[in-house]
Amino acid sequence: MYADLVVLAGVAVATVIIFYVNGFKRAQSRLPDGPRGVPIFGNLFQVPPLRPHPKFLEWAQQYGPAFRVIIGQKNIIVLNTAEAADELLANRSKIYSGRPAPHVAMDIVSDGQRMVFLPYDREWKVVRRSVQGILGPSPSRKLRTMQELESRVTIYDLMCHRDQSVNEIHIQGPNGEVPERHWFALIRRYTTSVVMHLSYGQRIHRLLNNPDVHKIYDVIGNFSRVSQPGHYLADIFSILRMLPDCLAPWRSEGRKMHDWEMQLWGRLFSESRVDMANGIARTGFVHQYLRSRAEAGLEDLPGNGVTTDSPGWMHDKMLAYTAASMLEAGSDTTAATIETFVLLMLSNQEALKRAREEIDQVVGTERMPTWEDEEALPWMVACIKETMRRRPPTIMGVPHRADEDDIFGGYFIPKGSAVIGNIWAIHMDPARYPNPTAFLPQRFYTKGKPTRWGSGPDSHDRDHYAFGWGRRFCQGSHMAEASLFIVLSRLVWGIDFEAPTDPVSGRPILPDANDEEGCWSLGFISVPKIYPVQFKARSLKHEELIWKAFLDVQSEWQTMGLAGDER
Ligand code: HEM
Repeated sequence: MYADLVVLAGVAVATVIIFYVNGFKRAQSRLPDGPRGVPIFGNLFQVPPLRPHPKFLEWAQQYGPAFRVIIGQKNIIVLNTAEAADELLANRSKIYSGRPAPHVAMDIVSDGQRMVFLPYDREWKVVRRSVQGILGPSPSRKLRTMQELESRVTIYDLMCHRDQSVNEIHIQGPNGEVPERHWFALIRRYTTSVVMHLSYGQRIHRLLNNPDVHKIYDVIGNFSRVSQPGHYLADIFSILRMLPDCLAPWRSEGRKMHDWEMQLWGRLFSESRVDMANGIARTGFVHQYLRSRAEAGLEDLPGNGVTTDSPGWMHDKMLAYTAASMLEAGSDTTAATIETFVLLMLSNQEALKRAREEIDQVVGTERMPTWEDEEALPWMVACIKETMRRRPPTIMGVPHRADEDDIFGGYFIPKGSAVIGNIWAIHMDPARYPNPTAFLPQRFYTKGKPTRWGSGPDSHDRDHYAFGWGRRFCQGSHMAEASLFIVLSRLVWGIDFEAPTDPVSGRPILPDANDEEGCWSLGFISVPKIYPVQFKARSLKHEELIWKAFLDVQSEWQTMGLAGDER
């Protein structure tokens, strides 16, 4: 009894001390400095919502490792060095793994089901665990069969495309829409087909008149617009959410967008359910999940969220949105990286020449590169890494959220703040990457040694930050790296790609990667604007091999019960 009292008193004293010490520290600390804003709206009007990174880089250079901006009532802490971002988002990931979800985009447009904006809670853990079962380091190797076959189709498509993108006039849509006959569309077909097969066991087999591909990119474009901070005042001022429908136009607009999205995500999901009911076996995440769920006695599970039992199962809408999240997260990001690689290699002919020489020496002309060649192609891998460092597709990452009050470097970070790992500022930091605007694959290259990807969430083993941090680290990184390697090594191996030449100056016509507005589209994902390139097989031998690989793949599709390519 006496001993219990002593322990209790000890705990009480310790609690009081911790309370006072923390309170004292908090009182000593202040929020990070940042640009002065205006009353009520804070810094809202100083940040272009669809191209925030140049302004954030400027502020990073002015304020150092961390600065604060305020949008309405919301605190945003921006971390600008690898050390600051690693410390908070990776080492303290227990606190920093939530998301500051935009109200309209998440609660209304996504009906609270989009994985990328789920808070750090049990629901997210159930979803993340299920996805890990197909995208984790070991299960993602099974996806390589499809990546290998689809990459043969893409190389064939590029070879046949020749100078179509140079000779025809192509106009990009106002929201980054890509014309179907432009070479960007061939890359989009590849990345979308691979994630469509992953989610629903189907391919994108047509190049032209392909409504699903258009709709997926329209949904991605729309979502990235409506989720930008400040897009809706109701995101910034929560009090507005109490207004009745007649005074809250964003609500009906958001509901309409939800219905419009569900015409795609709901239809794909229903088709899977119908096939299952008819006993048609399909591969793909959704079908496999529905089968396992039925075996657990939960065949019908309409509605949102996850079940409360252990281990927890996704209801139908959460499942449809999880499949959608993979389609969204995996299509444009990977396509943008491929398109950026071509641009940067054409702008750095020395790097391209060296990649070709390496591939010719290791692979020769009797076969295409495979993943077994990866270790022997360190320059090629370094070029891919440097592409992601020089122009990371999700250029400002996805914001995390501080789920508790915290102190960092003498600064107070209040609970509820959005915390952004400023990937762009980190990649442009000359202390970490000397001469940061130059394309220098040698940063990642050691002669005679394989270049490891080494881009996992471990903060001690990072090459670049394009895949984010900590517990929210991109789940598709293994799949993305495998796609990038197989498509790009085959492209360099088999195809001569060149920019057209200006008849007057004789110089190649290529956008300048340093010209922010001239070269890059607006939006959450940084994609080059369309630019013309001509493609042709490097030799007759390469051409024959590419043709044969394409023809062989058609019989593979038949054996697998998948649609053949329509050209
Ligand atoms: C080059 C390609 C890609 C890039 C640059 C990329 C980048 C990112 C980034 C920056 C995040 C947020 C990380 C954070 O919060 O710190 C993310 C999240 C995510 N990515 Fe990727 N990604 C790529 C490809 C893919 C692919 C192919 C898939 C799957 C098919 C995928 C699935 C996901 C998922 C599911 C999340 C959400 C994780 C969560 O919120 O818990 N990504 N990605």
